[in-house]
Amino acid sequence: MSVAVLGSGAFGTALAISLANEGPVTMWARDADHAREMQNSRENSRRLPGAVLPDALTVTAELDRATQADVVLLAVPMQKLRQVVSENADLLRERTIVACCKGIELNSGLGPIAVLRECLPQTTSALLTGPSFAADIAIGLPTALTLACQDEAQGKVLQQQLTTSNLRLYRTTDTIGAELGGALKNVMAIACGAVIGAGLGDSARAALMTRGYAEMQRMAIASGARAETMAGLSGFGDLTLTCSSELSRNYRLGLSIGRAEPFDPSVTVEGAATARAVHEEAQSRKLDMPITAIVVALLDQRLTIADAAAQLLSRPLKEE
Ligand SMILES: NC(=O)C1=CN([C@@H]2O[C@H](COP(=O)(O)OP(=O)(O)OC[C@H]3O[C@@H](n4cnc5c(N)ncnc54)[C@H](OP(=O)(O)O)[C@@H]3O)[C@@H](O)[C@H]2O)C=CC1
Ligand SMILES: O=C(CO)COP(=O)(O)O
Repeated sequence: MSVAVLGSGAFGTALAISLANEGPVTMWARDADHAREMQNSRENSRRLPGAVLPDALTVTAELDRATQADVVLLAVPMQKLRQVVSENADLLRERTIVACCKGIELNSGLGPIAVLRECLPQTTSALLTGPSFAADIAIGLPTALTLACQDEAQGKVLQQQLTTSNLRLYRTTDTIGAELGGALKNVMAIACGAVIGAGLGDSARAALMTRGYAEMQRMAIASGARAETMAGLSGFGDLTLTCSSELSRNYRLGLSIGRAEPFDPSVTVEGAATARAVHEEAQSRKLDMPITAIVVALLDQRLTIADAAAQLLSRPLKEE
């Protein structure tokens, strides 16, 4: 079995490093100079500095070479997934595709697997998601992830193929739940970062995480996902990690909002677009998602943190 990773960002590089400890891996970068530099220096100094690329990992800018692999991991941001897949559909059609992104597409309201299904209807598609920082994976720290694939038999094969000495994969056929867990936890991480950044305290963060989880469950159940999936690695697990660590870019965006500090717009922060997509979806489906609505208002600078807190605290009292 051969593996390729398309996208040489932090996550793609970390996965490629871990997988290359088990066998040959090809990683594709869209920028030829960047690919050459990584191949020669054995480091991705732009996206994951300090991690050594093993000898079994080849970096290339030639997509047709990378897509010779049996299994192709797509580690590009959610809002770029459709473009990358549809532009290269001929090369990807015969492969098994594993999306590694977390988010909901603006305009369509679809998650990664649903986008793959639209672009490559005949192709087996799966999702790799769950609590994992690229920096941890790259240095061999232990990590547990969810491999979601609607086809149970294919999911079992992928679980075996993509498990490594430091990546332990659990599998599920609930692709909707896995998509929503990974997408929605980023929105909650922005909210939690804002609370901590504004000095509102750990108790307020715990309240937001818990009520954020209730919001995630509400959307998931209404979308046909299983509650157990939300309670697993892709939901609760990733919510816990992302809402409590400054390694998270979503959390750091929230911190900057809470501190009224600028944030580098070139950093990949999936939760920002996802919050807008989910808010729209929630409104049209009449789902109560107040934290998501507040995150959108904060991103649009329509609300101060003080007003946001006041709004949440003054909602009608109800049963938990
Ligand atoms: N970083 C992490 O710890 C984790 C990330 N993820 C998820 O992985 C996904 C990717 O994140 P991450 O790797 O961190 O992001 P990065 O910002 O580090 O990298 C994004 C990568 O996507 C490439 N890219 C962007 N747009 C395009 C395009 N149009 N065509 C081809 N390639 C493109 C970039 O290329 P270039 O370098 O040329 O700009 C870059 O290699 C996200 O959905 C994230 O949520 C999941 C778990 C952990
Ligand atoms: O998804 C992640 C951890 O599981 C990475 O989080 P950020 O994208 O917020 O950095």
